Amino acid sequence: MSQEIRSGSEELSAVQWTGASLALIDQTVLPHRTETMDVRDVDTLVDAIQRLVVRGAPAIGAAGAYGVALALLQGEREGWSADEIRAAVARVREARPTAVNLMVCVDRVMTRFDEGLEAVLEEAAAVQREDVEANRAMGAHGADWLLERVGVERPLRILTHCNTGALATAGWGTALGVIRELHARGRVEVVYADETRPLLQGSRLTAWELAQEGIPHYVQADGAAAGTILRGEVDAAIVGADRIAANGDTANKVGTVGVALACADAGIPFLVAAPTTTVDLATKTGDEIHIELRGEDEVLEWGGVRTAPAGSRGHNPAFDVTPGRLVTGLVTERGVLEVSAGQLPGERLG
Ligand SMILES: CSC[C@H]1O[C@H](OP(=O)(O)O)[C@H](O)[C@@H]1O
Repeated sequence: MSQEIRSGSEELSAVQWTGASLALIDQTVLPHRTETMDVRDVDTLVDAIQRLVVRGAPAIGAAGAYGVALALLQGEREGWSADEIRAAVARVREARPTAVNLMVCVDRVMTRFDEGLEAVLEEAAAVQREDVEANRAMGAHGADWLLERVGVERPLRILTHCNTGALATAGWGTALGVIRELHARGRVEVVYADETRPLLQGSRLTAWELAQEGIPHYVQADGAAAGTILRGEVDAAIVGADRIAANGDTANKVGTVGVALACADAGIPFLVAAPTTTVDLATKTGDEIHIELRGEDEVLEWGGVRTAPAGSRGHNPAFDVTPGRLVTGLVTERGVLEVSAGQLPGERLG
């Protein structure tokens, strides 16, 4: 099903309940095609999460939340027992291992499971609504912090990695939400968007969102990020997160830790923007975070064309872990924690 996708402001939402199905913006075909996928069963939803049709920690959390409703409706159609429905929900919950939002949001909606479909839908809608509210609050906190610390003389030059916009959330965005807030205040000179190999979330999705908003930007190779930072061309970097440990270690798209190391060496802020639903206090350090290893072909080919020699293997971790000591600030809807200065999530958000 293809429909006009509104973009800009928070109307854009990667995940939309239609009343009987889940409409997902198909992020695998952006920016060249804007299409939505109408999902009516659990296996299609699991596949959509695993192929990154829907992606981004809060967005897959919202999709997982509505996945409970899909399992109930499919169970009704196919005569499943309650245990069979619960097993289907578990498949959604386990569709990708790193972003804690998926587990947190499914578990939250499952607390209403015995009350039936309406209660499940009510809770899933609350998950989606609260994520947008959190993102807007995060945008303001992050913009305030950056303008107080960095942007007093002139608009800012910001670097970001992967996609953390409305496409990655229930609306508005996390790190890109901060950038949008800064832009709304007239305080963005330029954004450097890392292309984010191998799936190019930066060049395909972040650039699309920035263009829709009229925010000046460059797309750059991931390998350019450190040099851009060390040459003094960036005032701050801000990225998203998929899981934040109690000590502030943060799992995010592969390539993030290199950005953080360059920021530390250059002495500029490295910010992580994420809702508290991404903070996993049960995970004590980043060593405990399960990093998703994706298929070798994603790094060995592009657009179906093999780029590496026939005998080459592909090493494809989807995320890396940035130590909390490199995180200048963790921006959440509750404010900014200066992690590298000792303000740890486990102590401040517990
Ligand atoms: C707003 S969370 C976005 C977060 O999720 C992305 O991963 P993926 O595209 O594989 O879902 C990336 O780590 C982003 O920072």
